[in-house]
Amino acid sequence: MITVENLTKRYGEKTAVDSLTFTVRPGIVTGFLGPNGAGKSTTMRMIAGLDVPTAGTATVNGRPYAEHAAPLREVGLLLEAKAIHTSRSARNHLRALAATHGFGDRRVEEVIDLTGLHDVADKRAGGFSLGMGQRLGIASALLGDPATVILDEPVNGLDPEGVLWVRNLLRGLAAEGRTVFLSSHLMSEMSLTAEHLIVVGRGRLIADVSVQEMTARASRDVVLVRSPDAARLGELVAGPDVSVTGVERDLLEVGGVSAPEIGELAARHGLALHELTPQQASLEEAFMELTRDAVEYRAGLEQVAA
Ligand SMILES: Nc1ncnc2c1ncn2[C@@H]1O[C@H](COP(=O)(O)OP(=O)(O)OP(=O)(O)O)[C@@H](O)[C@H]1O
Repeated sequence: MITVENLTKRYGEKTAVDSLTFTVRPGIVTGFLGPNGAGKSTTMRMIAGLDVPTAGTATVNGRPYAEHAAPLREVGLLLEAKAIHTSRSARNHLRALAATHGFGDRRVEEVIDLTGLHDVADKRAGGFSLGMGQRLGIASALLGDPATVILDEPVNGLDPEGVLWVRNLLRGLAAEGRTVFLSSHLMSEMSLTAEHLIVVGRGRLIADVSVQEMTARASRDVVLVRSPDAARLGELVAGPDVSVTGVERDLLEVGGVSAPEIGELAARHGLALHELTPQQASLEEAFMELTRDAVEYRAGLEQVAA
């Protein structure tokens, strides 16, 4: 469990993280979502004890990260994944890390298997592709078999197979009862990986919702109705809380009535229907709507006043 309370970080005039409060529960994947510059990395760095908060607290299983006796066993971190500049092989890199923290070589082999690195484990890690570098970063994070995993943009730069692999791995870790917290600026990716979302914009909490709720919010409750009797159907369906908009001569957009209700109404009056389609805004649209005022730079690089 990660608990963040009134967490704030200021860099001079700039408030990167603004009084954030949320919890990340074990057993599910929680996505940390926000546009570029929203404060995700800064928040994660404070949770991991790499940045000192200006105000507020961040704890992992009840304690600040740095106060855990064996932090690597408690929290696995992948922050700002970069290619590892090392002439060591992946295996030796992991062995060195393991030795520093008192983990055995057997665990090194386990994480190599878990992250699909066996074929390249003896190659120089400095020459790894971005995808292999990400796998090595994840392998390092999992070395201590931690109960909590925090990953900053783990799918950045991965090919579709790599994205799928990370998704399945993280879901598996959560299913084992671990706390899994990962950041992304891609709603579409998060909706497939996470069950719960913490959405931030300009350092502030915008939403703390399940993906399911987010999907429900995205639905616009509008039905497209195509009928040769569109005008008549429009009159029949009209009511105080119903909106009827003519899109084309035979096409209506109806709000406030469900598709089955419209279908049954048409059947009762013997009117033909050629199309009856409930419309849903995409999750990406819902996310953009939610964060519209929080995007730092709009197209054209015009900065929105703070
Ligand atoms: N060391 C620093 N000094 C000054 N400003 C900083 C520093 N680190 C971050 N910031 C600013 O704080 C804000 C939040 O940055 P942060 O990297 O946490 O956002 P993010 O949501 O992770 O964005 P991205 O998706 O682009 O990584 C940004 O405006 C950034 O420019």
